[in-house]
Amino acid sequence: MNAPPKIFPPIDRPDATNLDTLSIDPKRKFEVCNDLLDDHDALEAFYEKNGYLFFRNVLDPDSVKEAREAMLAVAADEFGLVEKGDETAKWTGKAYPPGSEEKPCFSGISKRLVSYPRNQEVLAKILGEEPSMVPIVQYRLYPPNGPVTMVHQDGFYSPGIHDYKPLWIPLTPCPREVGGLTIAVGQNHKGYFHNLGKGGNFPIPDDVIDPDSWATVDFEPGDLLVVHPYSPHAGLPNTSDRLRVTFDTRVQSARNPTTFAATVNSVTSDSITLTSEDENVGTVTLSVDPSTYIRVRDPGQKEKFEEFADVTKPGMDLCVVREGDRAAMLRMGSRP
Ligand SMILES: O=C(O)CCC(=O)C(=O)O
Ligand SMILES: [Fe+2]
Repeated sequence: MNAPPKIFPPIDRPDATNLDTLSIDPKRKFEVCNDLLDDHDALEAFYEKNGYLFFRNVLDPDSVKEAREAMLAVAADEFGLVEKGDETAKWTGKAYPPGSEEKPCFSGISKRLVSYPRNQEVLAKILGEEPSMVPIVQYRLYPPNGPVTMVHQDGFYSPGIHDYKPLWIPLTPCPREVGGLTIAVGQNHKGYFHNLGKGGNFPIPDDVIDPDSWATVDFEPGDLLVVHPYSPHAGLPNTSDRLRVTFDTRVQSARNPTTFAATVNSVTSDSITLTSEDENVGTVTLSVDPSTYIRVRDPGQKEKFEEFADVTKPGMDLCVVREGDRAAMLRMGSRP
């Protein structure tokens, strides 16, 4: 469903100039898709054509308030980014340490929001079946002057995850100057733009995405942006005096979750046995091979297949992506 219609040769240009998020000037606005919620075929058609869905004021207001208060409490208590109890999220001047997006202090915030019955209904309509969450969440408390998220396509970093929809959720007002999310509309039909000729995160070249395709909007709490796994997108710079308070996760089929949280029971050199609390998964043994994307100790560090059994320990909490009986990805657990 999310696969592109054609195979595109990968980009391999070691000499290309990288696309800089700060050079993006979104000229377009997202269309509001609320009236597509009751027509799933039309919703899918819009999503595949444009590479996004944008819903105004669809999330349960109580769930959004609860999540906002919880994230602002973390912002005050853990990071000193705002004064305790300041609903306006005015920035104190302290830094948000890089790599804080999955810290245990956020644990449970996204799960509670998603579990509200009204939100479950909305997600079921968006997915077209019973939803469950991919257990990977990034909590973002982004102060003025950085960081900004580089331009990327989510699917590129998630081999093996199929039929999921990435969700981006603002919890405080997020007009342009607070730096929301921008998506290159209709640029989800050309495969991956990531440049294999560069190391690191494989940054996208600066001449492959239509510069007039970028769109954003003034986001409000209660809004929901659904990104396409093939859509290039990036975080815009925050030039205000407030924090940008958002989180992002993914929704997938509850009946057949390809991505789940599980604890390692045992490993051999080419297999892993794990137990998940999700009863649709239970205890499973999956094969592990040289193309399994192994990043069990640090999500940013790919492990060698030969070292799999040494670095993967019983008791580790992992996020697993399965393709049939094979592990496509084994990632350090996140804190949904
Ligand atoms: O919030 C951001 O800056 C980036 C979010 C993102 O990449 C996503 O939702 O997939
Ligand atoms: Fe993303």
